[in-house]
Amino acid sequence: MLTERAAALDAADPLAHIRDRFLLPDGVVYLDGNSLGALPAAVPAVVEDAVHRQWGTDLIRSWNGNGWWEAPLRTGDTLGRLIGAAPGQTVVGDSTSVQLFNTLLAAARMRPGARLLLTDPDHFPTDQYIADSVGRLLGLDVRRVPAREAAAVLAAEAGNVAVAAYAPVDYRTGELYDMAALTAAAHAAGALMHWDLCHAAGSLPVELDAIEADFAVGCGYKYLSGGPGAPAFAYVARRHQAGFDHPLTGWHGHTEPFAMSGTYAPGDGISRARISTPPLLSMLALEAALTAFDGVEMTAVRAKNLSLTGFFQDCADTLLDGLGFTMATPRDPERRGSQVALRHAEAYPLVAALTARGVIGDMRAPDLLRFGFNALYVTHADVLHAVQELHAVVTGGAHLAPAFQQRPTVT
Ligand SMILES: Cc1ncc(COP(=O)(O)O)c(C=O)c1O
Ligand SMILES: Nc1c(O)cccc1C(=O)C[C@H](N)C(=O)O
Repeated sequence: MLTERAAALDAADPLAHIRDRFLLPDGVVYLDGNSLGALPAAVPAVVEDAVHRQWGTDLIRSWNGNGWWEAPLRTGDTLGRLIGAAPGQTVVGDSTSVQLFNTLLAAARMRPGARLLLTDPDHFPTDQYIADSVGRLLGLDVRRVPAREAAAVLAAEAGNVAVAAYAPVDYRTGELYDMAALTAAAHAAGALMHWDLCHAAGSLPVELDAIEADFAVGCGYKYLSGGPGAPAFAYVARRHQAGFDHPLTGWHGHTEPFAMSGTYAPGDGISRARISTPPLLSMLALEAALTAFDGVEMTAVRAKNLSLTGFFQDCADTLLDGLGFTMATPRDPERRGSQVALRHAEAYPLVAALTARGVIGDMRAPDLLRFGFNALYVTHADVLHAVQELHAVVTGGAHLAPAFQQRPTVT
């Protein structure tokens, strides 16, 4: 029954052919693309060319001749299509944490009278640490308010909040929040809205311009599949660019970098959000990775992700019932991102045993098994196989083996 359903869903999948744009290892079901995306087939040749021809042969001439100088803004514009950003508002480079620090600090400085910075107690740790650091630097109180309560607190504190810094998708449970509603609530309270799109970019039709978001950041290595350590991105809405006072005034953001002036003068538009020499090999790998989205509409990605996550939940209901699991991810499609998390007391050994059987997910302490679904390369057959394997592990006790009991550094 589930087998037939998986086959029918895969047969009707309009994105099925996109899987060929990825190089996936045989015998592996990869459900951790919400942490490190799979390798797009276009990447190796581009990296090879970047190393041997552009670096090895063309050397310094590549800055002009191979478009290295423009890469952060060129790739930013390509990526912008996936997050609803018109060209000229997205820059690629550095890490998410660096981009977060810059944009959050710059945003907070745009509301000098306000005393509060709101963020989520369930936000990814780096976001909370950086919010605290920005709070210390600017003398703001950082208040942790869950996403679902943020609109009410914004209304109560109208005029007092500088920035609300949230993520549309909870990285642990995959719960999805209403970006448009929270952005509107922030604006109604006179605050700026800052989004971390790490778990949304490439998995959801984010509409930054349409919802009038102010600032956003996100990483290049999850659903965008830019590779380990891929550069991150920052979005600065056009209306804020002239007032964007970049805290990291690196020379690439200067209006005339090669004038070699001793005084900083910010460039025009999004170019002032550049920092300094980008990691070109990773940047070009990300640019190549984004070609996997060519001709793909984010609405189709969303529809397939909902189908995959919904099917996973159905499979779990049928095959894992009574085996100690509870569903941590909302069943309402409107409240679900592109991952499903299950709670189980033995989350780590279960994930380790599953990985040993070729089904790769991850866990988040203390008790969450996390499975991420990238519509570009995951099938419904993969989903069913993963849940069947989990059933086999938990009923057969494979996870009780000593090898699966000790957590490694990275889980
Ligand atoms: C929401 C969120 N923000 C930030 C990060 C990571 O930031 P960085 O790429 O700087 O390590 C992650 C994942 O690692 C994340 O899930
Ligand atoms: N960024 C990561 C890293 O440097 C090491 C290991 C995992 C990651 C991740 O991306 C984790 C991921 N952001 C999460 O949602 O937990």
